[in-house]
Amino acid sequence: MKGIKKEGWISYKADGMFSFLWQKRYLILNDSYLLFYKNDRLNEEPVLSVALTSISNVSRIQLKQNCFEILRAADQRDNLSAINSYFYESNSKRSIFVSTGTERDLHGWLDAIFAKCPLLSGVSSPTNFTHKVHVGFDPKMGNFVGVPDGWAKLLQTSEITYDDWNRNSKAVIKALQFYEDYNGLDTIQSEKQTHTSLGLKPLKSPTKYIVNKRSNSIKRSLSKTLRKNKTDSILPAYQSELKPFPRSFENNNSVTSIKNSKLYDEDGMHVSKDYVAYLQTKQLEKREQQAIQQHFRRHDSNAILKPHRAAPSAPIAKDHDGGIKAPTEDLLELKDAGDFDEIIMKMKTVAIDVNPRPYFQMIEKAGQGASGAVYLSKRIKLPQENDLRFLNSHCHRIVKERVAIKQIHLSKQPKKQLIMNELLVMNDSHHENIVNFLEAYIIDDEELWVIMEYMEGGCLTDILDAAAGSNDGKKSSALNESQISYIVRETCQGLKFLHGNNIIHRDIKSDNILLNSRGLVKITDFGFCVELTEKRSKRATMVGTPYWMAPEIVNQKQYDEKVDVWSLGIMLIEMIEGEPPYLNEDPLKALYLIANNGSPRLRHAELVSNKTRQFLDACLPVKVEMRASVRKLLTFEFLSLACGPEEFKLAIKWR
Ligand SMILES: Nc1ncnc2c1ncn2[C@@H]1O[C@H](COP(=O)(O)OP(=O)(O)OP(=O)(O)O)[C@@H](O)[C@H]1O
Repeated sequence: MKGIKKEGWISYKADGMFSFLWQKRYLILNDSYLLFYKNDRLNEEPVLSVALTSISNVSRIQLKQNCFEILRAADQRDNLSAINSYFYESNSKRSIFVSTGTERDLHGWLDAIFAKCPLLSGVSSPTNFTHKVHVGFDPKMGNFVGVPDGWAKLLQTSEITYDDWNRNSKAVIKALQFYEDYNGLDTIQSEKQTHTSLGLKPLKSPTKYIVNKRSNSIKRSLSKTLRKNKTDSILPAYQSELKPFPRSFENNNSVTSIKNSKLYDEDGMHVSKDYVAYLQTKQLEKREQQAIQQHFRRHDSNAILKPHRAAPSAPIAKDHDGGIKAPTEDLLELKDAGDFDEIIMKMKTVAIDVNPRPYFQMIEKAGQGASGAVYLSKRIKLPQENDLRFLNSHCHRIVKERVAIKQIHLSKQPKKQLIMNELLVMNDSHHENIVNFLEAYIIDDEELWVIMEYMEGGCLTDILDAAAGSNDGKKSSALNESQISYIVRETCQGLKFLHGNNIIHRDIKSDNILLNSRGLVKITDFGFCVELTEKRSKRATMVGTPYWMAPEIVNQKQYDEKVDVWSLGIMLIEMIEGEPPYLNEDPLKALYLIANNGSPRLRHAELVSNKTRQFLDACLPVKVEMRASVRKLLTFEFLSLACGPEEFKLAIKWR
């Protein structure tokens, strides 16, 4: 039999005529039904089949040891004897009682049934007594019910449908959790105790997320804004506190304590396994943040960021052909967050503490980032002799060279540690496919100037946008296959370098690929980089930009350097089709689709060569162990299609 989710022997009785009789049955859960068979040979019709859509509640009950009750709506299709018809007359709900051999088995059944029943939350697996949290859909009202108000509002304004919920309610929940975290929303905490359904006025979507209602170019620029806003909206874990359990769930269940890592509601009952995981992730992220700040205090000028967190039962990454190194140090003790002065002090281990204005002449603004503006400048003087010791010996500096200067007002930055992160990674990462960091200055402990090589071609997104704009809104690639192959190869080389140094970039996308007038392609934006060690070869922090995000990040699982490979695959689709998958969807729906849909596909796969398709297929398996490492990708035939920098240089328009 196909689609079996769980099966095994149980005892059961239904209410009705023979309600005193416990009968041994072989129970099967598939995608649509709970089927009760007389034996495990399944050679007869089931004695009872219960449509999962009819199940309105499942709860543990003290009727018998290891027992739960399934409450389902009466179904006209039920074959009722006259006696049983009489029995059920006044009751539109029916109960089935199931008793399992062991406590463990009971939990297994509860989890499996909750995961599959559309009228149940999919998020809850009660382990003791009565399960009180229901999330479902009211077909009459056309609304989701039983969800926290904040989620209700988000669902209302999103394009997530009942069908989506029915298909994979877990993915919807994951998307909601992720969306909230990503935006630093606190819908759950801010809610009142009253339970409401989704019959609410639509919440005004956050401006940065109105990406689905616009024309392609506006959409893209808005999505760019969204991407640019990431330092405001991402890494909420770095600032968020542990949130209480949603207080507006039905029956006003609220979690009041965390005892022995298990969640209890006010009655001391266990609730929602997913929420336990969710809140534990929150705690871990908070600890990670503390660890990062602790690290800054200890940081010496030659080290790169080493966030330290005890990853939850971190498995060792199996595919380590990307050159993950041996562990570098043990977990640091976790202490309180460092303050502004400490961050400045640490920045000064990398940046020169002098006013650099006399050394540079500003020419024009080259771009605007979330943390500050980037200027094209000319070096007109070298720093003083005694400051030269701070200058990285990798870089040769000459008067009259053109440089990019990123000016950051530190006091205005909500996420100074990200800037620090970027500085440290750039200082240590010198490679021809990484934007070259030259030096940095701190002015009056207020302003940070990061001096980089100037990439006059701007970012890859601009090239893709220019093509979209010049083609009457029709999406087509600005680049031919050999140019795309070239960009991918260069990006892979940069990633190989980073991964070989245990660094995950975590935000690979066209915005973070810069081009120069020699046709060179380089990775930039290291704010979200993180270092892996063998002990912590998988991480669980949520970073990146939604549309490029790997499913394991959206699903809040542990992850490793392969998230960059996924993002590279999405960037490849972006280059072929002009935009990443799901850009037309609202972000919440996009997150749901990433979590649920598996590998995204090209809209017109027939338009690209087999080599390109093979490469893409290697980048985008949902199963991480099936996804190629960057080292492996570099052997793919697709990269042999690459043109040279000269040809590439001629093909792209310079600003
Ligand atoms: N080295 C460079 N050479 C030329 N232009 C650059 C350089 N670095 C950045 N830019 C331009 O400046 C824009 C903003 O860059 P920045 O790195 O600040 O962006 P961001 O990643 O969105 O911001 P942030 O790092 O503050 O989050 C880029 O989109 C790019 O066009």
